[in-house]
Amino acid sequence: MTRAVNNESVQVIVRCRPISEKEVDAECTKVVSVYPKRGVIEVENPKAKADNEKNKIFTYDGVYDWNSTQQSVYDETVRPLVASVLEGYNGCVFAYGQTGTGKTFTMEGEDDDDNRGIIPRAFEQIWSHINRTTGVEFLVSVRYLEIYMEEIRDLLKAKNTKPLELREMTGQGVFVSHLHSQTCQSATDMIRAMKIGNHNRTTGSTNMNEHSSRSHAIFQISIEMAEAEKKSVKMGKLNLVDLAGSERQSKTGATGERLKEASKINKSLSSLGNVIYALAENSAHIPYRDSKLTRLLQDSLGGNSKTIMIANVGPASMNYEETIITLRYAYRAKSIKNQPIKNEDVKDAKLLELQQEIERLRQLIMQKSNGKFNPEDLNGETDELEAESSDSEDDDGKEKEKKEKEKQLELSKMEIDELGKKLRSLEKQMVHGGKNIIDSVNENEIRLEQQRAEIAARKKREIEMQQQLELEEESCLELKQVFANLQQEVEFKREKLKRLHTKLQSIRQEIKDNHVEYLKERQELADSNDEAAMNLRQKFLIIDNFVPAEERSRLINLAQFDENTDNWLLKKEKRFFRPGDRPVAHDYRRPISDYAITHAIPSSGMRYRAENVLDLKLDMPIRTTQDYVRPTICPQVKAAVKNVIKQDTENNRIVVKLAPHGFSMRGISKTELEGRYNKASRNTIEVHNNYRVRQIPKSAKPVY
Ligand SMILES: Nc1ncnc2c1ncn2[C@@H]1O[C@H](COP(=O)(O)OP(=O)(O)OP(=O)(O)O)[C@@H](O)[C@H]1O
Repeated sequence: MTRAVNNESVQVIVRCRPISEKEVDAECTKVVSVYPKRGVIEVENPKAKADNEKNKIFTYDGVYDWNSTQQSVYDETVRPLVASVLEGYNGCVFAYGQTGTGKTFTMEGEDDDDNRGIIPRAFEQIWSHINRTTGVEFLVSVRYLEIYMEEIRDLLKAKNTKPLELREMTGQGVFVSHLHSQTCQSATDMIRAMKIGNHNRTTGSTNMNEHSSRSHAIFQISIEMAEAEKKSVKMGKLNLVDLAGSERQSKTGATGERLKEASKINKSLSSLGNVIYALAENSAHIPYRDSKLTRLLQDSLGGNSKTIMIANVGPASMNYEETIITLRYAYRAKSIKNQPIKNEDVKDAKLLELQQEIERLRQLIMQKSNGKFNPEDLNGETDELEAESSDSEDDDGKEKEKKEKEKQLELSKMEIDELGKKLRSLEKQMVHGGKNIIDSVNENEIRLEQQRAEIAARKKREIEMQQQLELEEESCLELKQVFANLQQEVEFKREKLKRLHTKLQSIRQEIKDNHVEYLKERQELADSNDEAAMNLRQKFLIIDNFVPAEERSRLINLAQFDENTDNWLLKKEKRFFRPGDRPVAHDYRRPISDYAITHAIPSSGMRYRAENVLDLKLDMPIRTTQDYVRPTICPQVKAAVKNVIKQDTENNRIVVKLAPHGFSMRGISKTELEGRYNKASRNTIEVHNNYRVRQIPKSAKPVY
């Protein structure tokens, strides 16, 4: 399936929507300037602390301002991508940006012809290609899904409310299991599927707008193509993605449970950010597995796909910060490299299966009708079979046999009709390219499309050249300049220095901003890391103290990681019964009722070995170590202790006062003690009337 691999960067386009009435009413200013010819966006900080603070400048593969039309965005950016999909490449277009910046407007658009978005325009391009391509059979199917709170929902099946799971298979990559796939025979079929999906997306949610802002919608188109003379099938897949609003949840003022929920909603988006960051930095590990969205878009980011990211921004001052975040995010995505490969000779193509099944049915019909019917002409009319058979049966004596034959004939007629119906329904799923060539395409239309592609390519080249020119201008300027005198040279150098200084300042500012951003993100990560570590410690504490060692090792043996569900699962334990073992009921070693368990435990304080400790509530101690109060030492005892240990600092000796009455120490007399110490140590031991004196080395510190 693999052919020549060419590295191709993710194409990044920025589109700025018109200022809204709400923003005008709030007296917001326009802080975004768009330069489509140079692919440049300039943003002015409305809260600039210093007058000389430089505007931020970003360069992309293409930029579109508030006057841009849906047609120009499509023709110049998406049309070439869809053309590649029709050649057998994978393609992906995703819209990213803050809520209300025009992602849905760009992707879906509005109902009127001029404002149709990328998705319906892609349908039109696909079908206009199919209708004019002769000698090719197509199988086109669509799927529509949404990811909300890390759960995947099928948007083409309203009743299917159960979240779907992701699966991974070699050769097929990551896919959603049990996701409904609908075959389409026209652009109208696709529009219908899109509308059904959009309807299902919003039903059931209390706040329609809020729901669509917080969920990611992915419309998948798969096109299988089989050329008549070739026995192989090629396949192009197109993912059209409308992402959730990218604003930071901490900024929405959500706290507590609401913030938790919000962070779950945005998990996919922040994972997408991490994946883009890791790809841009050429990291060894790309965290695709962190979320459902990144797993599904794995091919589109750094994999086998041609990808376009459309970053949507608003022009108003009130959104300055979010606009900058989106622009930085988009800028980073520019350095992602993909390796698109044409999917040729696809072995598991549905189209192949379909063709084989159609061929099998045709053969079967021919066999059953003894070659009387050409499956191509079969229209549910099998009377011919009956007429012929009635002519051949005239004999009165063979009445019974005739009836039997008629019955059989009737049966085969029904069977052939049934097969014919099945055949027609299968054939319906496939589309023969070039069918409507006369009605749908004329020379003008083809020429128009070619011209559009040429204009788009020329515009792209122009932007690239303009950017290149600007880069080279700086280095060439010096060479071009003819210096009349030294003064002029100084002037020129000063000018250049000034320009470079401005550039340096803007870069410095950018580095500073990035650093602040980085610190903020690092802090957030550290916080969540601490929380996770604390949770882990807590869990380990519970395991160490409350789960018996054998139970722990049993669980470790049973636990296994399921790649598909991205979760740990417990295998079913095999139980071995030896003869004479008592039967096990309800997982307890001996049958006891729930009543007995609940009532026996608190009174006796006993716990059964078979009880599942993980289900039990933790008995917290009444007192913790923090509640510990040091005992107050009786002043007499304190004084006595002080009296017993005395340091003779001058002589560097410690004087130990023995018990006041007598010199016996555990039954040893004074003389005996004296002798024993003298022998045992090199230190001098003097035992006075009621003092034992032990000389200590000079280096030693006194210990009380
Ligand atoms: N380029 C544009 N030209 C004209 N109107 C636009 C443009 N972009 C967006 N709008 C208008 O701005 C409003 C918000 O756009 P839209 O709903 O597409 O935003 P969104 O980013 O998809 O928001 P959400 O994240 O909530 O889905 C809509 O009324 C839309 O018609």
